[in-house]
Amino acid sequence: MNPIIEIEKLHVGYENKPDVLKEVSLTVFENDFLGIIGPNGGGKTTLLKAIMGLQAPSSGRISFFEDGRRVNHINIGYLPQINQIDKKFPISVHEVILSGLTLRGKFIKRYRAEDKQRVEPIAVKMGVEDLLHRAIGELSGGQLQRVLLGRAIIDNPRLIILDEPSSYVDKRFENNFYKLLDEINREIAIVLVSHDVGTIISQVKNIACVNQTLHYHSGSNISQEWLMGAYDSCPIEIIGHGALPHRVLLQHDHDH
Ligand SMILES: Nc1ncnc2c1ncn2[C@@H]1O[C@H](COP(=O)(O)OP(=O)(O)OP(=O)(O)O)[C@@H](O)[C@H]1O
Repeated sequence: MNPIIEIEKLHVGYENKPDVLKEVSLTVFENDFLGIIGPNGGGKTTLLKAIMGLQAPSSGRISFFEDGRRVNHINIGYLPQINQIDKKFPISVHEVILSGLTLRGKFIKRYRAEDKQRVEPIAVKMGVEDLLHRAIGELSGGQLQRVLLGRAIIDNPRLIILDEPSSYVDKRFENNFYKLLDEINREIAIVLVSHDVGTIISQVKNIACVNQTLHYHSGSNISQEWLMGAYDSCPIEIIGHGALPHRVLLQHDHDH
């Protein structure tokens, strides 16, 4: 399994909060499906920002690889939290998907006809081809999520990062959405950040828990010991989930 990202002893912080992440090491593999859990303010978004080059680390190293060779940069698609989207913004589904294309090295920063032609097949893949000319404000949460997923994959990224997707998924669409993610995952590595441990455990290949430091679990066959250990160093919100660790284990007993 080739790595695509290797993070070594990363420290990241802000001027007034220098130690948000300490000694964080992590490898993301080709075709990985890595779930990231952790408490509010634990540093998940900060880790994503560091990976995307939006927040410079104070020390440590992030390396990128393509086909086993070290490269300076890999193409990463990002699916933002829906509450960061202004649904009143007058923009169509077509424009949102198109905006995922980077205008790299183009002298005139405008999309060309061949760029626009890439939108329709993506819309078909996401099942939103009938909505292309709708304004995003007219979409349901599930539809908007598919549109944003289309935007994240249109530029053929090696990796897509999804920040809290289930926080805005209409539960009826959730299964379909995860089926879609599984299909995408055959070609593209996925990093999925969620508060919902249940979702994470049933979907991912590997798990990391971020709470200033990072606790990694290879494989999704999580033991109760790991979960409890992770909860100690990485308390996550389980309100409303009852005795989730037990349910998770039961589910796994049936599955394996
Ligand atoms: N731009 C910033 N400037 C200063 N402090 C920040 C900044 N962004 C985040 N922080 C602080 O860094 C810490 C980690 O925040 P971060 O958003 O990475 O956590 P998170 O795990 O993604 O949280 P949540 O689950 O609530 O989204 C928090 O204490 C937060 O207040």
